[in-house]
Amino acid sequence: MTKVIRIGTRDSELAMWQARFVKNIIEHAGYKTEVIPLTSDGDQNLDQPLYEMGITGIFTKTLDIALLNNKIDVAVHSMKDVPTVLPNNISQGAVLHRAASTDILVHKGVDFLEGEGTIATGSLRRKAQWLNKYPRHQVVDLRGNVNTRLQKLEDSEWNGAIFASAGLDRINKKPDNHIVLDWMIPAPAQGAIMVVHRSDDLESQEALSKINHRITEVCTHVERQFLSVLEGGCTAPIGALATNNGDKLNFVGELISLDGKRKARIEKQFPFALAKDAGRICAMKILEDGGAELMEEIKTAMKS
Ligand SMILES: NCc1[nH]cc(CCC(=O)O)c1CC(=O)O
Repeated sequence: MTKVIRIGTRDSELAMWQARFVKNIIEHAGYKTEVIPLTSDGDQNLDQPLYEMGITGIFTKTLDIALLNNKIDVAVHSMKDVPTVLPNNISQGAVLHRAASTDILVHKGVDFLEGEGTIATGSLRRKAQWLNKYPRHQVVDLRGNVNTRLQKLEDSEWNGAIFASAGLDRINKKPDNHIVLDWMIPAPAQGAIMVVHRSDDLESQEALSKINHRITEVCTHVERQFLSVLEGGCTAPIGALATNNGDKLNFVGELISLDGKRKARIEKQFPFALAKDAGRICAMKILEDGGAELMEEIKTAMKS
């Protein structure tokens, strides 16, 4: 008899939804599973912007520890929250078919867009891209899980706040009053769910290999490789999206100054079969084309 696979998750509504989703798919592949919710430090630590805490894996730390202590067998993460370098003895086992990768603006009316207004987000990437497109707007900080952020928006005077479309879809809380920000380049791996396991746990590894979605795995690999070459340990505003189109892979990546005033962008197509190094190639190209100076500027601005 095979063991029951213990699926570890954070206990936010979104994380629980994702864990149950993974549970269903693994059980469909013929395994027994159990969901184990764990309280996460990430959601509790709200008195400082995430990017100022300088911590890698703030959302993943609790599950990493539980996995390495053999309290759980696999851990389910929003892939965009997973640092590009995994901890020792933890391996990527599966990436699920990606849902929407887009960002959306939940708003109280869109008349402000062409004039002045205030929107809220805790993400440097969203802030920088927003200010680049709407230089007359103010962007204020907003943190907390998806439910908290929706509530804070409602209780505020802000015109809107930015969310990942997939997150609101999953917990069935996407308000009618939203617009899709199709011009905004998402965070690397946004909308994708990653499942990790202890590297030496071959049984879990095999189970996860059966639920992996190859195209999403390849696209998110390209996006995360682009990020890892550029960021060099700092949480800079970087957007990246790879999409599959027949035997091609389309990539768009962007690096943008904190105030939104300067950006470096790359758009490039690769044969899908050559995706392995595509992220690195695009990162090197953007660095050559003025991205290196911009990256220095961003790093300096983040220190001050
Ligand atoms: N940083 C928090 C986070 N991590 C994953 C999602 C949503 C789901 C996803 O992007 O895969 C969210 C919420 C948001 O960005 O609005």
